[in-house]
Order: sequence, then structure tokens, then C-alpha cells
Amino acid sequence: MESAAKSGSSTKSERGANKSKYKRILLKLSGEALTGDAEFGIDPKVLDRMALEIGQLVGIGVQVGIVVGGGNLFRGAALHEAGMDRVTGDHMGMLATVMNALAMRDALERSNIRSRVMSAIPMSGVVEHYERRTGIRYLTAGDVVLFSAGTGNPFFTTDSAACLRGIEIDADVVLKATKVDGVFDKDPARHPDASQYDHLTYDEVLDQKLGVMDLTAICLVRDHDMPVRVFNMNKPGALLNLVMGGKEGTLIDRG
Ligand SMILES: Nc1ncnc2c1ncn2[C@@H]1O[C@H](COP(=O)(O)OP(=O)(O)OP(=O)(O)O)[C@@H](O)[C@H]1O
Ligand SMILES: O=c1ccn([C@@H]2O[C@H](COP(=O)(O)O)[C@@H](O)[C@H]2O)c(=O)[nH]1
Repeated sequence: MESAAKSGSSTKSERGANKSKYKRILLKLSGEALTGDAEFGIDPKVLDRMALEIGQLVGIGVQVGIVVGGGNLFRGAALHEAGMDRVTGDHMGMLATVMNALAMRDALERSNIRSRVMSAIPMSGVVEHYERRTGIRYLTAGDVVLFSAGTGNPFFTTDSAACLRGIEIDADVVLKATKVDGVFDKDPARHPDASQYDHLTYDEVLDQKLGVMDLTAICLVRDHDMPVRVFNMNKPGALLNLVMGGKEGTLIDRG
């Protein structure tokens, strides 16, 4: 079940004033969605729009941790299919997430939203190395924290990284921002007749092998009772709406 807001720097009465449902969130941004109208890579318009929406959350006192995917640049599995060593491909994929995080930080800072990039792979002189307690301190101080380089290990995805970081930072919820409206009974990109779920349990997602999130990530959130909400980032206002308790996308929890 989605929990009420957890303890942190702002008081209950402050949260009451802004009426946000969550105190601290982990937002997973799809790398692929960053391409927007561009042919490849990153569309600055998408970054600016996301920065605006994230800024609205910061403005009402919500602590925002972010994991960005890398699918717009490199995916290890795809590179491996093309003949590359899998681990090398995964390293390239993780480095792609650092590039996306740097671009997102740039957009946030241009919108005067204080933000930090931490990397699971040490990259001295470019970004800070991930350290949980430091990350939590930044969040508590109101900075947006971008957790990059996934888990730092090959054979994982940024969905797993998002769930892992969400659990580590004691987020109230993992919000998976994607290109579709939520979780469907089949891939809506390939099946126009797919129907959307409002709610699913972890076990239903696992049993039905619903492909919106990898199964390792679902096992992790199930084991730690971390609710996940999948929603459409291309729908203006959806992020703020769901943080305020509105109905958006699909909720996955223990039921
Ligand atoms: N049952 C399903 N319900 C919803 N979406 C599904 C389902 N099965 C497959 N998908 C596909 O999963 C995609 C969501 O993955 P998305 O690209 O947002 O995440 P990702 O692959 O983790 O991101 P990245 O681009 O960072 O690698 C949707 O675009 C959708 O087409
Ligand atoms: O913990 C991780 C996270 C990611 N990778 C590699 O990066 C790419 C991009 O991430 P997406 O989740 O697909 O957006 C991924 O395909 C992996 O190759 C990783 O190795 N470990």
C-alpha cells in the first residue's frame, strides 16, 4: 500500500499546506523519452519541459531523486546483439545515463533548480561518486539528486537502479515516467486494443510478465514493499497531479 509522507526536513503542517501526497519521491525518467522530436540523443525541449514539471514539485517541498535511463543513446543488450561484448555494452549504457543526467542537471540549473549528479561509477572531476547518506542529505536540503550510472553493475537496467535507489533513500514511491499511460495487458505500442490497469499487485505483474518494467526491479520493490506508479510523462501536469494524490497511470503495490 502507498505510504503517507515520511519524515524529513519539512514539517507535517508544511506538507498539509501544499497537500502533496509524498514527501520524497524517486522519479525514473525514460532515456528514450528524452529523444522527443530529435532523430537521436536528447531534445532540449523535452529536458526543459521536464525541468519545469520537476520544479513544480520542488516548489511545493517535495524531495526529488531521479534516475535517468540511457535507452536514447545505448543499451547493452542491443550492442551485444550487434556483436559487442555484453559487459562492455552495459558499461556504455551506464555511461549514457551519466550523459543524460548531466543534460538534465543543466536544464534544471537553467531553471534555477538546485541539483546534483551522483554516479555509481566513480568519475572524479565530472560528477560525485554515489554515497547514500550524502545523497539523502542533499535531498533533505531540497536539492534534486540525479542518481546516474545505474547500479554500477552490468546485466541490470535503470528500472532496477530506480527501485534500488528508491528503497535506499527511503522514498515514499517510485514514479516511473514513460511514453505510455500506464501498465497495459499487452504492449500498447504494438497492440492498439491493449487495455490499461489502474492497479496491479507485484505478483500480478510477475505472473503475467507485463513488460513495462523488468522483472528484477519488480522483485526488488515487492521484497521491500515499495509502491511504484507508472505514468505518462508526455501528459502535461500528470506528475504534479499524481504527487497531489490525483489518479494517473497504474499503481503497483502489494494490494
Ligand atoms: N504491458 C505493458 N504495459 C505498458 N507498456 C509496455 C508493456 N509491455 C511493453 N511496454 C513498453 O514498455 C515501454 C516502457 O518502457 P520505457 O521505454 O519507458 O522504459 P525503459 O525501457 O526502462 O526506458 P529507457 O528508454 O530509459 O531504457 C513502453 O513504451 C511500452 O511500449
Ligand atoms: O544498473 C545498470 C543500469 C543500466 N545498465 C546499462 O545501461 C543501459 C541503459 O539503461 P536502460 O535501463 O536500458 O535505459 C542498459 O540497457 C544497460 O546496458 C547496466 O548495465 N546496469
